[in-house]
Amino acid sequence: MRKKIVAGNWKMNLTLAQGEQLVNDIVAAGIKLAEGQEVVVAPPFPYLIKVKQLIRNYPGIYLAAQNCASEKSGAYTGEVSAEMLASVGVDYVILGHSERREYFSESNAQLAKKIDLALANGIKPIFCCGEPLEVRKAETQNEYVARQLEESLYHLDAAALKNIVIAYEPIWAIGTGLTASAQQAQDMHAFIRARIAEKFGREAALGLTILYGGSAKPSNAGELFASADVDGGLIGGASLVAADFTAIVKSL
Ligand SMILES: O=C[C@H](O)COP(=O)(O)O
Repeated sequence: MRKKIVAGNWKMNLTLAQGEQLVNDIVAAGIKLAEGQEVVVAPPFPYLIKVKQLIRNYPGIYLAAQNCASEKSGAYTGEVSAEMLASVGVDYVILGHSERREYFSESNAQLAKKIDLALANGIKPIFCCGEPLEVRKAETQNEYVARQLEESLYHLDAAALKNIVIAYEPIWAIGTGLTASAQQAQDMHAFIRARIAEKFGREAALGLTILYGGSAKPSNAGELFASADVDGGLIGGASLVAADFTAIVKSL
């Protein structure tokens, strides 16, 4: 049975005090997670250690970073390595978010290096993929996403793939209020799973958790998560409000 996950990506939001309050409110909600269900919170780097302490007594709640360096260590001012993240207890790392690709020019090849470093340090990548609006309008989204998968993940073997989570985030739906329909999400998730099956085998594909991200909220999460190949969500804006985030978790 593959894992079902709701992950909250705080992006560059909240002070430490606000972040602590958010985590405390999430744990106070006392959500009962079924077997195989996980909650992940991805605060900014400076809050990771604190958030790790706050969630340590809550099995089922995991810690993610929002990025890591593509180099192992050394003279890279301002960068944070996968090894550093592992040393403070980070479980997951979001890699290839469209905002990193767009504003920080992250390439598929660079992301392949980040994935290798995360895996080598025992951190599970949440690998983001997804097409911009013009690609969706041209109906070439499958080719676009296939290329992202090929160039960042296809160098792995099936054993390594077990530690990867994929998040499909159509760029036109991120922070815009425009959500992909449940059918659009399901179609792309099924396509991704089929590509993974072709490359890594059926068992690897069936075990792969594929999240949807893009204006997911309490009012649409249930419908999105009900689709056969949608295994949860990567949540941005709604993850900053404890009541919304916990309502989305309950939709798993
Ligand atoms: O990482 C999260 C996604 O970018 C979705 O963000 P959003 O829920 O604010 O649209």
